[in-house]
Amino acid sequence: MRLGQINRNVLALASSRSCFVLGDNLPFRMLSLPRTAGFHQTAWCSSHIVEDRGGPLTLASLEVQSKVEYGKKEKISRTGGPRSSSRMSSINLKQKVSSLNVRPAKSSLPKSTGIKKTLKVDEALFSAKSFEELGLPPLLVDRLNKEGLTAPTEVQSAAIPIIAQKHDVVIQSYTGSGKTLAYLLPILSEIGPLKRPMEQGNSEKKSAIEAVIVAPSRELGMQIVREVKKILGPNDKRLVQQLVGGANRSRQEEALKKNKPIIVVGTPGRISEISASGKLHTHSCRFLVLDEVDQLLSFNYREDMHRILEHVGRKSGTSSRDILGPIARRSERQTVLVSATIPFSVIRAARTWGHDPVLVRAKSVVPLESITVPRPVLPQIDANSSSPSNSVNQAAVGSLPPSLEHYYCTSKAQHKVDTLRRCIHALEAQTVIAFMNNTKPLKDVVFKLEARGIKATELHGDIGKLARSTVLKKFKDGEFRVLVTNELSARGLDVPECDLVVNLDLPTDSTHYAHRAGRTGRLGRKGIVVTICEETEAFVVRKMRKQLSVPIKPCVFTEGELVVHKEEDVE
Ligand SMILES: Nc1ncnc2c1ncn2[C@@H]1O[C@H](COP(=O)(O)OP(=O)(O)OP(=O)(O)O)[C@@H](O)[C@H]1O
Repeated sequence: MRLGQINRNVLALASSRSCFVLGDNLPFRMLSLPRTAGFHQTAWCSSHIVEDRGGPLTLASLEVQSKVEYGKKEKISRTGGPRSSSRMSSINLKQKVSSLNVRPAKSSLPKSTGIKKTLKVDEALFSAKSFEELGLPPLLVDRLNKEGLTAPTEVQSAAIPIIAQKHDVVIQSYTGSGKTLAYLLPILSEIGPLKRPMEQGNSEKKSAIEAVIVAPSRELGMQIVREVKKILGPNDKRLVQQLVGGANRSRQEEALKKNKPIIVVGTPGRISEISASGKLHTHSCRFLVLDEVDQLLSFNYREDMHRILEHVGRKSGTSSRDILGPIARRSERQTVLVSATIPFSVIRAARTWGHDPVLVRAKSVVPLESITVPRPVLPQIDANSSSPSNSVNQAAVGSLPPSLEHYYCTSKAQHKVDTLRRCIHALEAQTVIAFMNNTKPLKDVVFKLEARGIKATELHGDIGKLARSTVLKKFKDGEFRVLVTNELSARGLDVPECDLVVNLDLPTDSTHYAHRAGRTGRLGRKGIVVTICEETEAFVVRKMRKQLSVPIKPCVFTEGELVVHKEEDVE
């Protein structure tokens, strides 16, 4: 199916699995609640299907065998077969998860283990469409095919035609669902060597920066650069330039001059710094993308973002006091805001633009005008509250892949590393990201894990940019089994083989939980999230569970097995 022009009165977007018909007159809450319910139904449904069919608790679904005990009665043996329950059948689970035409990700197994591990991708994440059907130019489709990318994900199917229709968009879809290509592909259809042939009468513009992509961290910025280079191919990779902080600024300025890139990707500070020095000309820029927009519009980045919004794609300055007020409203630049978690404040800000801004989710497209302050999705959230925490909590709903399984267990602070070790062994996880809140204790955890024979390394902002890149590469290559890190790695980091995320410290709120958890279960793969907290903190996890509307089950790791408690045992 190809999307037609948006009809403001009635907007229908059908996919193979659902159809939403949205009207202008309907308040968003009427639209969003069924949508939310729908999502969670899907999430729960999928979780139940898995439970019914194939033993959701083991990493056997990741083709890594593990021992799991359910409610102290149901066990899965190392061979993956159920001992006593029809709820667990690895055969059925394998039927559900099938492999796709996706470029195989590099193995990230610890070299020493020698176990072959493949995380399979859930076919249901993809709709039936091909990239051709979405109207992408043939050269671009060829390049995608060469990279092994043959079918768009749902959010790509939804976003590509909408961006091609020149709407400003807010893209919200859960972690690991392919949001990066959802905005990159329509941009590369319009600019650069793979773009669609020019219509008659349209003359070629002289080379200039045509797209600016902003990301909150150096790591995420570099990841986006790699994605653009991959699509452009080796001959044209100079057409994208990174402008991330921590890298040599004069080299970046020289590269801008010499290579004449058409796309720049960077962090707010560095982009605004080079722009202020007069060495980055973005006035005729056609696209501005803010990836992880909710973070970029936080107070920390306010001044840099103000400059970027004021200058990118603006031929003349307009004074304004508001960061996303009239300065962001302009006639030519198309603005794309992206995150798994979109608080209402972003929607409100984005509404001030022109170009009929719309909210794009995997299965729905909603004009921003029709969105009203959300009513509480959950009973404990105050409907009338416009407090940031309310907005933040609302934002996290629907941000998690349905394929994730969530558990929590309690442990004394001094025994957390031991619990982590038991957790890794019980689940036989091979590629683990463990989150903490502070930088200092990371080294200690690495030391303790290594002492227990688990190869681990630390990643945080204080280790220098080169070391950060090296650590990340080694972790992706499987040289380390556990990456112990802080919030730096919570957003955007794409390690497809990550099969387990562990919270050694509680995340600040449900939005932070969602981004951390989203480092596993990428692109429909199976993934497990375990929060190890102290007894007195367990109520916080239960609160987040309600806010996120996902089952986070209490468990213990004992005798090499994951034992899931029934809720009444702990409450
Ligand atoms: N159509 C596709 N076919 C196969 N792989 C894809 C496709 N689209 C994206 N991917 C891969 O899926 C992974 C996740 O994509 P991406 O990082 O864009 O997710 P995301 O939604 O931005 O996640 P997050 O919210 O965590 O940043 C990446 O490895 C990407 O290369």
